[in-house]
Amino acid sequence: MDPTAQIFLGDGVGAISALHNAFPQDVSKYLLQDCPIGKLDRQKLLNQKGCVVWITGLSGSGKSTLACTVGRDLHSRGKLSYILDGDNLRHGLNKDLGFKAEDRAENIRRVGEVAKLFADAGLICITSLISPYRRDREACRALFLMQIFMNMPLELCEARDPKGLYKLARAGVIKGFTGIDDPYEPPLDCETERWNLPPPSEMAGVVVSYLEENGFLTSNRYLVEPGN
Ligand SMILES: Nc1ncnc2c1ncn2[C@@H]1O[C@H](COP(=O)(O)OS(=O)(=O)O)[C@@H](OP(=O)(O)O)[C@H]1O
Ligand SMILES: Nc1ncnc2c1ncn2[C@@H]1O[C@H](COP(=O)(O)OP(=O)(O)O)[C@@H](O)[C@H]1O
Repeated sequence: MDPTAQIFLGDGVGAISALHNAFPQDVSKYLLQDCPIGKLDRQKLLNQKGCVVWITGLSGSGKSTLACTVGRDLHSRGKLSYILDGDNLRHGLNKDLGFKAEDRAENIRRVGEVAKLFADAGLICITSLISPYRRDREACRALFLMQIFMNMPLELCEARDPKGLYKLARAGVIKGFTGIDDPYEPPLDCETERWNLPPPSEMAGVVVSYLEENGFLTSNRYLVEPGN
């Protein structure tokens, strides 16, 4: 039996016991629990399509502001979204992670997995993480309906410095701060043009229009979705 095959529980006891005989230790890796209510049913209920909008950029570039503005616009149109914000997740799900390269990689991996679940639930999931390394973003790129790069110059982000972190990084109190002594690798393929500092409402308008034009604000149009 192909060890990479995924078997839906309920598909047949015979297949499962054959698999168990072949791979007694890790049989659970190949099993998926099936459920009669699926993504399409949930999307119909919500009259929208689940997807992931991934926002990346330096600290202070406006990721959270854009995520909240998009979330508010969608809410006012009766569409359900949820924001996964790096800062917030680091208080719970990711509180064991720091800012070393391997911790950032694990952060992006976990958030990618959670975003996938939210999209499967039928929600428009908006992530707001620095996600500075191309390799980590690429690992979950197939999931993203949109990748948005907050292409703001470091000088501007540093001048904003709403949390005083750049000042601490320049003083050497915080080590490995993105843009100062840790790299940010800009994405090469985004669904948005280079932003030239438009107000958040204008950027959010572009995002919501993209969702609308691609049929994600309704459930009743056939689409090939990312990740499927
Ligand atoms: N060393 C270092 N480098 C970058 N950022 C730092 C660092 N230390 C703390 N912070 C704060 O953590 C927020 C970024 O968390 P993320 O989970 O988005 O980072 S990452 O994607 O894993 O790189 C980031 O939030 P934002 O300013 O909203 O981007 C900072 O508040
Ligand atoms: N388009 C914008 N124009 C002007 N100021 C902005 C804009 N977007 C965000 N800001 C301001 O910049 C600061 C950083 O924004 P924030 O959304 O917290 O960035 P990030 O989440 O990338 O760290 C905040 O004080 C916010 O009010």
